[in-house]
Amino acid sequence: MSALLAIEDLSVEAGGRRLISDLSLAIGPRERVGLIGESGSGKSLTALAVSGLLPRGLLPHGSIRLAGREVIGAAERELNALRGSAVAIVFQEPLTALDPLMTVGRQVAEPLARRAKRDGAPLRGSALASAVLDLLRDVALPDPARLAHAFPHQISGGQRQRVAIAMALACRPALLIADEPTTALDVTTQAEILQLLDRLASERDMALLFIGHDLAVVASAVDRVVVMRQGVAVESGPVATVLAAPSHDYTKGLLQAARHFDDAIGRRL
Ligand SMILES: Nc1ncnc2c1ncn2[C@@H]1O[C@H](COP(=O)(O)OP(=O)(O)OP(=O)(O)O)[C@@H](O)[C@H]1O
Repeated sequence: MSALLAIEDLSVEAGGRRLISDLSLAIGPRERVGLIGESGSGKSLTALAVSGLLPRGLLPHGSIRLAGREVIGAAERELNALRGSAVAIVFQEPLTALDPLMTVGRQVAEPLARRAKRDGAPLRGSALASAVLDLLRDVALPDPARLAHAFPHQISGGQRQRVAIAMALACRPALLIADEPTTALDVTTQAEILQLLDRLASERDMALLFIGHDLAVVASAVDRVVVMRQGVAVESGPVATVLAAPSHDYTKGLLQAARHFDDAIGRRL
């Protein structure tokens, strides 16, 4: 099976400081992989590097092949095409993705229309409006017709994250990167968003790179995990194996911390 995403010996440097070192990671079509680590371990930078969105001044080395195309060194035009079809990201804070001055419907319509145009079957007028409502329904938003006319500040945090997910899905990515998509939400809403991502990934044959620091949350969403510490992948393997028999002390520490937390709130890992 050829990889949808193949990261090989990725390093990211800023001013001579190495933020990611020699990271290799492959994701096949429809595969679900979790990237775990504490704050500052390099998870978000990995996601940004994969989508060609690293901030200015951060220099990537190595290779990132996405749907067979090299991302590192690619021209902006090529990256835009990849972001429109191969990969989309959902961020921790949905407001990052949403324009506060635009209705939910218009924001979802834009990527839908772009993707349709690229596919040679442009969507306009009532066909576009009905595609927007279908997508809002697909992410289980209540009363899509009313919600399409709302502005981001008029809906809840969980609903905003569903809208951000709808926007990401609008370009029908082969790989969805979810960068701590539930961290800013309450526990019940977290569980609902996880179930939603799980359903959408299955229904749409999408691969998932799920990023998080909470081992219990990540483990429930993926088949395989990669554990990162200070920019280095220290351990990787099937979820069950890593949870049952972590080989690295850092992973053992993460597991222990998660168990203490779960015991405190009555949840079991
Ligand atoms: N624009 C930047 N310039 C310089 N250093 C940066 C920049 N962005 C991130 N870093 C550094 O890179 C390292 C990795 O950051 P990254 O955001 O990938 O961590 P993370 O694991 O996603 O953390 P969190 O869980 O808090 O989001 C950190 O040490 C961070 O300070």
